[in-house]
Amino acid sequence: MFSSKAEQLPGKGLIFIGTYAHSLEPVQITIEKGILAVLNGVIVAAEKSPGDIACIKQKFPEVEWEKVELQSGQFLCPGFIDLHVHAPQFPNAGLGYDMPLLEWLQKYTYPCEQKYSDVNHAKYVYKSVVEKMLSCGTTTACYFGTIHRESTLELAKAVALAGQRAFIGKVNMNFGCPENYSESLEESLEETKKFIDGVLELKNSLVKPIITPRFAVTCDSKLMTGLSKLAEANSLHIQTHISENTSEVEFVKELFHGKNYTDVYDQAGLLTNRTLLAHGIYLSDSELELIRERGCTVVHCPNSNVSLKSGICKVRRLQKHTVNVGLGTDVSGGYSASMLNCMRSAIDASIVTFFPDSESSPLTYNEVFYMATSGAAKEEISSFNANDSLTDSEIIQKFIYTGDDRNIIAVYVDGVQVKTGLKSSQ
Ligand SMILES: O=c1[nH]c(=O)c2nc[nH]c2[nH]1
Repeated sequence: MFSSKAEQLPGKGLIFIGTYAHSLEPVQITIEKGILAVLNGVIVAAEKSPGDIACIKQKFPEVEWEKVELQSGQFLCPGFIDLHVHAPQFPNAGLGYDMPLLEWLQKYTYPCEQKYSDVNHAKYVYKSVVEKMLSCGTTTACYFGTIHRESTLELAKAVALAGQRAFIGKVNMNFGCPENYSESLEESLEETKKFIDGVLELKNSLVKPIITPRFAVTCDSKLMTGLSKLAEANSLHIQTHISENTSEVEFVKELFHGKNYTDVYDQAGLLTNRTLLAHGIYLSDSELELIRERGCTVVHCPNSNVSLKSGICKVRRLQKHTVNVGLGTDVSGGYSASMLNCMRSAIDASIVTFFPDSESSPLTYNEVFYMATSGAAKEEISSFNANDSLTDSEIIQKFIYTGDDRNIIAVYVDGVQVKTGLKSSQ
């Protein structure tokens, strides 16, 4: 659909004419036959009627505009945001679901991640990880790397080169892990400082470091406290795992003298309004209250929760506590890097919890669309094809339930095209 003719040139603007979907509110997708104007990488106008083109031309008289008419059944929507994904684990996607979390980590995951002590292995894998993510329409991702600074910097470079927006975390873990995949307290903090500098040296406003203590099972209190100080000193986001599996929750209690998971993180200073907590299946009411008070976001990873047989997160319960909730693919706990699949899994999981607890209604496609696109995606657009005999609203719904990532044929970050030509129906 977007031929080279339609690619944005300096000094030129693009006006897309057709249907676009956006989700500035959780329960509503607004769909309009309208126009979207992109200038120098930024959406400068989103209007309701092609008649408004004259106003845009008047507002930007010096700009030469090129019109791109969407065909029947095509529409624009924000790029997807994957709030929790392990880049080094992509080679393991779909493997090893015969074990629960703690055993799965030891048998499959740590050995897979240990291989990234080889920077060449990292370069090779991370290039295709980023390509895969963009091909799924994921324009923003929060990536876990490994404990290896240089290899994780390669992930940041691959992301920067492809034009994706991302938060990149060098993983920290200093106990309870294999000898060949562990670091000392001092090493972990020093390497993280160097990692932050390394990412900042890329001078790419779309790529940021994120503080990444793996979880309370593999980080001691000193490490977690040191990391929270680093986050504060550098105004950084934090990502970690919480309350994913019942054995893990019990183990954390044992390790930290009876404290619950949330208190362990809170006492280390890790709970801030820039903290992403993956999973959160077994949080108590008081833990949820504290998480809400601190302003953290819980990342729901439904595909992973089912694959690893961890349990099912009751998103409605989190919402009742007014905890902010986003979505993550969690590859390779989850087997699919697709946010479309993640949205479907979120709906399925919610329907499953609805049966024994039918007071609350299951999540709707509008709600999961919002969760997968909210926040920073306002200026990103992606496009795809759909069945043209349906109404606009039905097209979006059908895309979420049955759409195929291979239909995503152009991905934009801040209006700049970063990937095209995957498939076109023409
Ligand atoms: O799904 C998960 N994937 C991981 O890599 C991990 N590490 C700690 N806890 C985890 N959960």
